[in-house]
Amino acid sequence: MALPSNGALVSLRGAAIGYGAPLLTGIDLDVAPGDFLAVVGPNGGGKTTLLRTLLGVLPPVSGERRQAPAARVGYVPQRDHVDAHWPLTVADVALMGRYRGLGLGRRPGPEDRAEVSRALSRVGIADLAGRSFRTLSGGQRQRTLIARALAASPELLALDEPTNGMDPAAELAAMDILRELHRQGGLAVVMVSHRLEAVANYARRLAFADKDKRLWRVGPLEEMLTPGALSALYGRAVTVREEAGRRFVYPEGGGEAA
Ligand SMILES: Nc1ncnc2c1ncn2[C@@H]1O[C@H](COP(=O)(O)OP(=O)(O)OP(=O)(O)O)[C@@H](O)[C@H]1O
Repeated sequence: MALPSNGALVSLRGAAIGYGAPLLTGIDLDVAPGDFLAVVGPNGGGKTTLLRTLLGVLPPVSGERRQAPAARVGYVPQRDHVDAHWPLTVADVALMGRYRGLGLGRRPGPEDRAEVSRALSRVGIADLAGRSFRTLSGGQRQRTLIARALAASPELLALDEPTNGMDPAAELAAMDILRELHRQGGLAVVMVSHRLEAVANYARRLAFADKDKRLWRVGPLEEMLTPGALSALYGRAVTVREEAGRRFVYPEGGGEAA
């Protein structure tokens, strides 16, 4: 595997992504330390495929993927894809984040448990450590899965639809946690979401992925939240309004954009 030459944690160069046949082509993407990138687009647009390719789970159809040798990546899967039938506590689930570092046959020690406690505190659920995972609400489960990823002390946190199915208050709370982790820990965050509105106030960079429109574009938030860029994504005119420090995104003619 080639190494990034520009200080990036992970990069794609001239990549086509997909499963045999390419879904999206011409992808150049660098994720640097401290980045906060949100990949948005419609359902089935290729966001998860992009994330899996970036993380090295899925090889690019063509082009190159590069990763810095020491870069540790924490992955938070879609909450609904995690089996909630395990008879495990919140701390047990978070401890799984230490397994790769533990290796085969070594039992978790005090340092591993301390790292788990720290991860649970960072996402505000230290009080739930002994609770059964399967009795948690969706938002609490999401925090547990973020803690599991944090327990591995990653430089890059990659999340797939972290606010899916959450009510607006839980969605804001989850995004606030990601912002705090990004600000305090200098953690690079890459998340995919089909809700532009949810990430427009948090990400520093945005990427649009829509295989049906053959659209891949990545840039700074200010460049991407423009009527021109957004109308290409949604296929209609879009207004961006800022009120009391918050951004709102509307398709012209009414309704919510994303
Ligand atoms: N393992 C797979 N093999 C073949 N095709 C796949 C596989 N996984 C996904 N696809 C297809 O690839 C396309 C993109 O899927 P992907 O999951 O990347 O989209 P997405 O933007 O993340 O969607 P969503 O918002 O619904 O999660 C879809 O047409 C999907 O059916």
